[in-house]
Amino acid sequence: MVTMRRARLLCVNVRNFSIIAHVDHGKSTLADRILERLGAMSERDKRDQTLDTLELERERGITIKSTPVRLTYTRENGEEYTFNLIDTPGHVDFNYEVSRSLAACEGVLLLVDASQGVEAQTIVNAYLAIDSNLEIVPVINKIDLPAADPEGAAQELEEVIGIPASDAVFASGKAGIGIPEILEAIVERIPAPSGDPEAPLKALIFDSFFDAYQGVILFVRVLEGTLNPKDQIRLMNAGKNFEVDKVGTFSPGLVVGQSLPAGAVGWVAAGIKDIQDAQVGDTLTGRERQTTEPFPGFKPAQPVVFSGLYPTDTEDYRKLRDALEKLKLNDAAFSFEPETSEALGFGFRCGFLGLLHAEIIQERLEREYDLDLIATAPAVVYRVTLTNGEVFETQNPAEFPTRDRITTVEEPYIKLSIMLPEDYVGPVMQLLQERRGSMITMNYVGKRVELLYEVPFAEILYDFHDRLKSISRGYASMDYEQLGYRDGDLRKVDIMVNNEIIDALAVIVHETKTYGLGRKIVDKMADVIPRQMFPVPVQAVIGGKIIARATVKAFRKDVLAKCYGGDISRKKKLLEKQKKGRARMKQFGTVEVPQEAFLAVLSTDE
Ligand SMILES: Nc1nc2c(ncn2[C@@H]2O[C@H](COP(=O)(O)OP(=O)(O)OP(=O)(O)O)[C@@H](O)[C@H]2O)c(=O)[nH]1
Repeated sequence: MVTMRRARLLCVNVRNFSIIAHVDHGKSTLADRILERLGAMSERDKRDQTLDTLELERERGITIKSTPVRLTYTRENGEEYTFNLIDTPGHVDFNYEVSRSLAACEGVLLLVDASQGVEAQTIVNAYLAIDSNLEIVPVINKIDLPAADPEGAAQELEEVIGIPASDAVFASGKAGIGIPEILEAIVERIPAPSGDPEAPLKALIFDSFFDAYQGVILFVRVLEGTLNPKDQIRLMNAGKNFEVDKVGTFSPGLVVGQSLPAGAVGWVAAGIKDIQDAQVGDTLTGRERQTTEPFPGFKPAQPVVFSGLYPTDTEDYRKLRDALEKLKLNDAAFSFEPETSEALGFGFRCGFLGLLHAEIIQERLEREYDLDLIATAPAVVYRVTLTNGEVFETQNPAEFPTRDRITTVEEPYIKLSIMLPEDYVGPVMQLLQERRGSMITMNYVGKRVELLYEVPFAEILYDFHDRLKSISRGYASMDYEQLGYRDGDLRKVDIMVNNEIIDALAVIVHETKTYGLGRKIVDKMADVIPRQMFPVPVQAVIGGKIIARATVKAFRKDVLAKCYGGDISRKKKLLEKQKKGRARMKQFGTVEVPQEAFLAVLSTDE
């Protein structure tokens, strides 16, 4: 009883929170400022954006993995508080992870850039927080900017999301304004965690990573009960049992501790070898004393975008497989299986949460594992009902059945939310129409507009974001969520190079777009395939019928022609450049097809 009261008392002085914001609204800068204020970082250790750990994150300026940090805040009256700041990923590909990280908190700081106002991701993130019943502390950030309109931004928050403008804290992460007010708001407004430390264990996994020595390290929020070393635990959705080896907290590194009582945020090592067994969103409970209900809303990691990855050098197949296995150790959302292509040989069909996730994995394979890859155009998962009644899902256009075998095809749809100045509504609506979107609603927020659309996922996969940005001069922002499947009149377009079908170049398109896309692909390919001693035809074909054709003209381009004799070092450079350009090619008979050609379908010039 005494220990229980002590644990409860400890909880009273705990605040678990997260910072959410639209991309670039200053989340990392503010988090750094808070860390610095609470002494979590010495000046010497200080680096920009401390919470972003992966090298790639730093380079791309985005947050992929959530890294929590435990801080101590002492109020002016001497009262001490433990803050657990849980970072969330900043991209729609990882929205499920965001929602799990939020479920580990009691409140959030919702940042809004005072010069930009509410953006699409502000809204989506705010709703994720509302769905998790979190207390929202609105922070109007970057008030140091000359173009800042803090009152206007606060007003927008009230209008769009219903958060009272008077609740807003005005701040600047960069100039260090408003930090004491934010720290006080965290104590005053965000509730302390509740939960009985004596109840059967119930903890939520909100992230995990693989450690070569300790196995999978789970990041958990204990909701009920207490987690101790040597406890026998059970992962409820995975249905597997383990024994706890160590528990601890974050500082920001892993610090070993005694136990994690209800309300705590920390990590657990339990000799788990496979990250598939320890998925984000699963509930951890006692093996003997089980909680009656797992944490709701568990979703196993589900790839939605697929692409074939092939080594340019067939000798590298094993190396690629080993690298994929290593990456998978740390990423339950990533999947791969062997695949063969007539054109590309042996490779792997890989599944990702979205295009950014795909790019990250590909970049890591090339950079960390020194592999040269050919990637086929990303595709979504289609659901096909065959004339014999059989239903199957395919994410590989090369496998798509011929029309005479198909009764219906369904494709995934998303709910797309776009925030933009009213001046650009016309052109953006036109873009959405080109992408087969249908409007759900349109709301005016002052001089800006929120558009909600239903759009086939495949239509926004490639270049939609770039187009949206260029049409709106950078002012429009977007976010989306998966909606489910809808019927679609879809066709497979094959591409032939030098009269041979290259299976890995096949794409699935809507019936109304076959000709346009076919044209675009063959033109682009004719552009990027190096000239040969003979003309090479490139054709787009549907079920044997040619719908577009282009020709790669004869004669190899002589890169030295420009160097009127003379400068030998310049000659060398050019030859070197040509060699590099060639590295990522695949030989088809006598024709070499470069990586660019495989992504011709993605090219943005419409
Ligand atoms: N003037 C001004 N600039 C700021 C402030 N806070 C951040 N910035 C700048 O805004 C840009 C984005 O800041 P970040 O902290 O990286 O933004 P973020 O929201 O973490 O970005 P993601 O991790 O990509 O979501 C950087 O160039 C910062 O220097 C601020 O208070 N005032």
